[in-house]
Amino acid sequence: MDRHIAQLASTTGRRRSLSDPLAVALQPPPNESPEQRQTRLQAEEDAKRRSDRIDRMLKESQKEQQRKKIVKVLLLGQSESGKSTTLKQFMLLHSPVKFNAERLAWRFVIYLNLVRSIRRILEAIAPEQDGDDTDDLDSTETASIVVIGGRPSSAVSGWITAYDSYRRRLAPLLDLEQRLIQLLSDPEDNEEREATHLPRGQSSQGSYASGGYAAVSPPTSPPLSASLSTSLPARPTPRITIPHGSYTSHPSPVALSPGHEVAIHQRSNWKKALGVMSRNQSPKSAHTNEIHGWWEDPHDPVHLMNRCAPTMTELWRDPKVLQRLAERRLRLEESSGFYLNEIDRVTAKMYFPTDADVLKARLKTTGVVEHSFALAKNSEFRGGVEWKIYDVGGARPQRQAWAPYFDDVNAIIFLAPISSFDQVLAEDPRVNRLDDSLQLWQAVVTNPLLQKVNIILFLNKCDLLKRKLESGVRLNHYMTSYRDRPNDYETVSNYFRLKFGAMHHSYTPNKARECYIHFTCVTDTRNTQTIISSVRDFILTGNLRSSSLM
Ligand SMILES: Nc1nc2c(ncn2[C@@H]2O[C@H](COP(=O)(O)OP(=O)(O)OP(=O)(O)O)[C@@H](O)[C@H]2O)c(=O)[nH]1
Ligand SMILES: [Mg+2]
Repeated sequence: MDRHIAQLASTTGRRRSLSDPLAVALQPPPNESPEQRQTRLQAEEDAKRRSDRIDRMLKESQKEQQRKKIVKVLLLGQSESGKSTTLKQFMLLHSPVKFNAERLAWRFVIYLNLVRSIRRILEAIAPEQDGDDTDDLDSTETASIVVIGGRPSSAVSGWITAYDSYRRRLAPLLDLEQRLIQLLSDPEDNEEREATHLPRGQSSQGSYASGGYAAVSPPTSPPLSASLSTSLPARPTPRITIPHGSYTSHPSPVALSPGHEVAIHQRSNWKKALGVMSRNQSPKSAHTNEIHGWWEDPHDPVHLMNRCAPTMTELWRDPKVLQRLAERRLRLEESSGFYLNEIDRVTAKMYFPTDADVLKARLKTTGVVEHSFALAKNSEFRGGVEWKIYDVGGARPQRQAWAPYFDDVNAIIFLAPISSFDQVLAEDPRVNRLDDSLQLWQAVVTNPLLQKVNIILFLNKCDLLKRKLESGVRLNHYMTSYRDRPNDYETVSNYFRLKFGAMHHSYTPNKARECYIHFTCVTDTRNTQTIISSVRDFILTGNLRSSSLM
């Protein structure tokens, strides 16, 4: 009996004691014939093989579970739609240490954004010269200038007496602008210096029909389907550009052409370099008087910013200037990188950018920027999950860089800034921004390469939409299909949700795919982080079960 049990254990590979009822049940009959024994041993061998195979599969699956999952998310949308801001929110939530390490580097971008606003005001209040076409400013300007009517009246073309004084007192800021660009660029990089003197014409092509923002001509750039072609060229080197007027030492700000762009290579790792530089100069001890900071470096831009702060404030509060801005329909409050209401705080010697400041800072992306972070291990993914978020440049010339990322992406977050219904593209002033967003959305949801990819739509800049509607700007002036529906935020935002949702429904090649739509203001951290958490969980545990991830 003992021998028989030992034999059973050796053939099945499992030891069972006599008290094991299963082992007792499996004992061979006492009067087993040699044929019966042969059949039994054969059956046991087959069972062992099956059992071993199951063990192997279980081990494999365990290993698979312990391996790190990689989730790839692509942020898409036109320029200034809020992609990089969404990426910053992901960093704030999941890589706060990195976000903090880079915080000080954003100080320079914030200065640059502020200087750019000052330049725009100076350009707007400059006396008009003979043959000066006031529409030139609008036609080459980015979406941050909001045009809400027709041409300015001829009554506004008078001199502003204080203009000369402002121009003289603020002239050093225009020099600083150039210095900031150099700070943010790699000084060794020849291409960089070239790029800071971009030739005219990139953004000034096309003509502007006065007051004609509602009736938008078809775009001249390649069709979206072509720019989102399914061919997969090599992935480009990431770069970042700062949009602003090209620098010139010409004494008249009117001659400074807005809308031109300055290229900053991300290769130079400006955030890290400047962040480290600033950290080295941070207070040595909070408990002693031994404080050394960037503000002690006489060459730091903070000094000039600080010295010019009273004049900047005076300019921004001057009723004549404000009147002139209103006449020229410049709504700087709604523009990217707006810090004019916080001049004193932002130019203070020991200024340390807050989360909100960093989220508001505007740097145009060119190429593709990747950010990775790991999610904590959980019961489902014991190896943890690595997220890779790709932030692309949204301007038209940048869009051909998107396609190489389509083949292995798990989810797309598409941003459509719905406040932009009365704005035009910086790269083609004949194209209405909302029309462009809708065309882009259609191209993305139609793309067969993306048919299994989860799509989440952020109808973004809801705060600006609300403000704009409340200030009396009417949607049906720009979108005739809106007809005479109420012009309030609830009705308008719901209209956009239905419009974008219906487009997905009609054009998606995968009718089973659902499109998740959120109303967002991605500069609002609390609201966005709640949305990001739910989007993250949805991507991870939702549809990915049916895709390759799980
Ligand atoms: N008020 C407001 N500002 C926003 C919102 N989303 C983004 N912004 C601002 O809009 C500007 C442009 O945002 P970005 O995130 O740089 O836009 P982007 O899509 O990355 O643009 P490109 O890099 O040119 O493709 C930034 O100054 C943001 O702070 C929003 O919901 N509300
Ligand atoms: Mg960007």
